[in-house]
Amino acid sequence: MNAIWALGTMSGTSLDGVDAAFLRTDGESISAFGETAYRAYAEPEREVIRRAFGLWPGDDGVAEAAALVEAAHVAVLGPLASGADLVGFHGQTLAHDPGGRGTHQAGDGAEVARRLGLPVAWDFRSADVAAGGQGAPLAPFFHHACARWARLGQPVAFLNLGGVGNVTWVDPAAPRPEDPGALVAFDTGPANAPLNDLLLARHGMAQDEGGLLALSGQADAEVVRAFLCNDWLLRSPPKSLDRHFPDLLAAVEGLSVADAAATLVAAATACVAASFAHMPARPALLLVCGGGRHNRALMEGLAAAAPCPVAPVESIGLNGDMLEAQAFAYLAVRVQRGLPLSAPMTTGVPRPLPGGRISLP
Ligand SMILES: Nc1ncnc2c1ncn2[C@@H]1O[C@H](COP(=O)(O)OP(=O)(O)OP(=O)(O)O)[C@@H](O)[C@H]1O
Ligand SMILES: CC(=O)N[C@H]1[C@@H]2OC[C@@H](O2)[C@@H](O)[C@@H]1O[C@H](C)C(=O)O
Repeated sequence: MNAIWALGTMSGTSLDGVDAAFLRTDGESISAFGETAYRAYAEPEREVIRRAFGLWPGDDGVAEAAALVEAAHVAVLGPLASGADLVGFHGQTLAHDPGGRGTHQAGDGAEVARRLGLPVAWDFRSADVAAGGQGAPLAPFFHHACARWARLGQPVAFLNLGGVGNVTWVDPAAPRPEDPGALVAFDTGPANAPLNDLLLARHGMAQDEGGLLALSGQADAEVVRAFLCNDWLLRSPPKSLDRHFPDLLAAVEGLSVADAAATLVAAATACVAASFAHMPARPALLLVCGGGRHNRALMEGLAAAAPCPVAPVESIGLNGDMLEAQAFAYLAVRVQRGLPLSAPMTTGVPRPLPGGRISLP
């Protein structure tokens, strides 16, 4: 198949807004990166979505959140639509319980297709969960394509620091992402989400800008040690996380806000440090994407804790704010071609598995 221009989107767990990015691809290799766009959620919109966290289709409040997610996507994608052959619409994860009720991304791809007048690939995670996988992380197949696009000569790891963290060890020598030995990927644990929640609860602010507050505080080593004994963190991959990590905010309740922020940063970096034990070999480089790379406290913590050099993905020519949106452009083309989106070493699914569905306008 010839490469097409796919327009991918991500409305992530940290609830900052909708990212959109063009990618030219045949679903295997990257031909070109294109224009990007972003639309922040307004605080009242965030509140509607926040109230729907943990809810499932049909629950009160979900339809309102889904309509808002669809409208925000149509608003950011509308002006770009004429340049796109296909849209990858991830939607907004509201709940994720792969071993139980499944996974829930709000937003109807058929409605987005109708309003944009474009074919839309969506519902990326449910086939994987139905087949016994975690349904997440799904960006790893794209990380593999990125490593090959950058012509990296050695295995590296990609780390996404969003609301939740996820890491992908990738061997760029493997021709296909589903090849055994190509990838090992899993969620590392909470990243920015508890920090954002802390800042909102104590200062009415959306985030610790630049990580300055955390840099001014002192991490409580005892809280971090206790946190690392959590069952989920001790579990081996495959594993994926819901946004809400129990008890983490409660554990820092008695600390000053600066010490609490420093403690949450130390917890997030300790989760990443622990993830290296599950990689087949030490990566040559830890390449960081996602909003957390703008947090100096997180980046300094990682540099101290990782057993390899740490650098933002910009160091190999990628855009760390748009990598997930690009990933869902890449995966959209794979949905269209019926190619696998996941594999045993990414989500724990028993075999490489295609997924997603396409809605035509
Ligand atoms: N300048 C900054 N200073 C500090 N933190 C920042 C900055 N910019 C972004 N962040 C953090 O990164 C978050 C956004 O990251 P990102 O967009 O990668 O997450 P997401 O896509 O919503 O989450 P996920 O990847 O878990 O789905 C913000 O909510 C904030 O916590
Ligand atoms: C269920 C869900 O939406 N998970 C997200 C979340 O945010 C980061 C991490 O947890 C990752 O597993 C996933 O998103 C990315 C895009 C992924 O699937 O690779």
